[in-house]
Amino acid sequence: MKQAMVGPSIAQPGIIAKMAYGYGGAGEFQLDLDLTLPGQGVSALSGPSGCGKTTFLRCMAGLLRPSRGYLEVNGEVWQDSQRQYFLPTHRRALGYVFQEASLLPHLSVSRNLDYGARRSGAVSSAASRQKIIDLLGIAALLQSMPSALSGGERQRVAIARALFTAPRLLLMDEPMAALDNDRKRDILPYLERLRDELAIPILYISHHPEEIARLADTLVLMRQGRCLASGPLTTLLSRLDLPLAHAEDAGAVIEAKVAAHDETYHLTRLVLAGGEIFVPRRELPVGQSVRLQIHARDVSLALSPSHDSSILNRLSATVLKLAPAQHPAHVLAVLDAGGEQLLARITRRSCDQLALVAGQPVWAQIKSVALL
Ligand SMILES: Nc1ncnc2c1ncn2[C@@H]1O[C@H](COP(=O)(O)OP(=O)(O)OP(=O)(O)O)[C@@H](O)[C@H]1O
Repeated sequence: MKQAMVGPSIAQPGIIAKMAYGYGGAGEFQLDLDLTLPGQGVSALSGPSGCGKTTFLRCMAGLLRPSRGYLEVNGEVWQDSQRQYFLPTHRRALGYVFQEASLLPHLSVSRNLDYGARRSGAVSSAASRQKIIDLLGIAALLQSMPSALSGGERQRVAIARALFTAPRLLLMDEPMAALDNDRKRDILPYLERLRDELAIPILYISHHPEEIARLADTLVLMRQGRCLASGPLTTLLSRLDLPLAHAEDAGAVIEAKVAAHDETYHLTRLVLAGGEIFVPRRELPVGQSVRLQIHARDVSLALSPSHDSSILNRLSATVLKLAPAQHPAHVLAVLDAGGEQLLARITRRSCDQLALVAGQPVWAQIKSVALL
């Protein structure tokens, strides 16, 4: 096949993926996506089983060849079907992490890492290899054989192996699916560090709201081969036209910073755009960024800042939107608190009694905050 000359693009950093792919046969599954994603941070792909998440990742990797496709990764074109250009998988600078780590059983961790890098022909510097080893906390495992590793350790090594190839894109297909809940909790901080320290985009398939709340900056919701919605996680969580806001555990995810620790009451004070929040004391350095999750069911609304309640956290906010919730007794309210969006689920009766309308100033009383 003739390979068209495709020079470096002057496009903005980011991923542009327009893809149509069918497995063939009438009535068979069809993927049809047109996405623009940030060139850094974690973009989580979520949606029901069979909606095409893995198919999309395989198209990105060049393992499947879309009939119509354009793919650009931070200014580099990997595919342009209009110009009959298709960069084969081995020439795409990407790392792919699967559900199960497939390490070579007869090689030590260290040799598994080198083998992966050598096969890809990538030249990552000794310094960047050391950084990857440190980020994933695998220095003590380098001489071990894969059979001596736990599931979580194996997966950390598999991620390191993918990063040793100096990828410009990291694809992760449910990398924690094979781990039990405790192992998942162990590995999440490493993934957060990768998100914060690596300057490459990570596409991450996950079914788990907690994982998505902790890791994702951007969310892509898929349905039947198409994109239902995509955008910043914080925005999509409070979109009343999407199923997320109507789930039992719906809520907002908010970025905050540790401001101080209160010795008397054993509290930690966090500052966010919309004010401050206290949580039971956590051993975190002042200045550290944290993510908070505030469930809609834990937010009640008041018209005045009542100080005669035991509720510790209240934020001044404005009602942006009101909509019926799934249960007819409830109403969902989207609130703006100093630029942060919160979600509140209150009874329709309370909504009527307070005569709430869009644009109205309120106090959001927050019963419980989870530090993610
Ligand atoms: N090799 C194949 N041949 C034919 N159909 C396929 C093939 N692989 C996947 N499919 C079908 O394509 C659709 C999308 O599959 P895909 O694995 O991409 O979904 P998914 O969203 O990743 O699902 P899950 O969350 O269960 O992993 C499904 O209906 C699946 O049955």
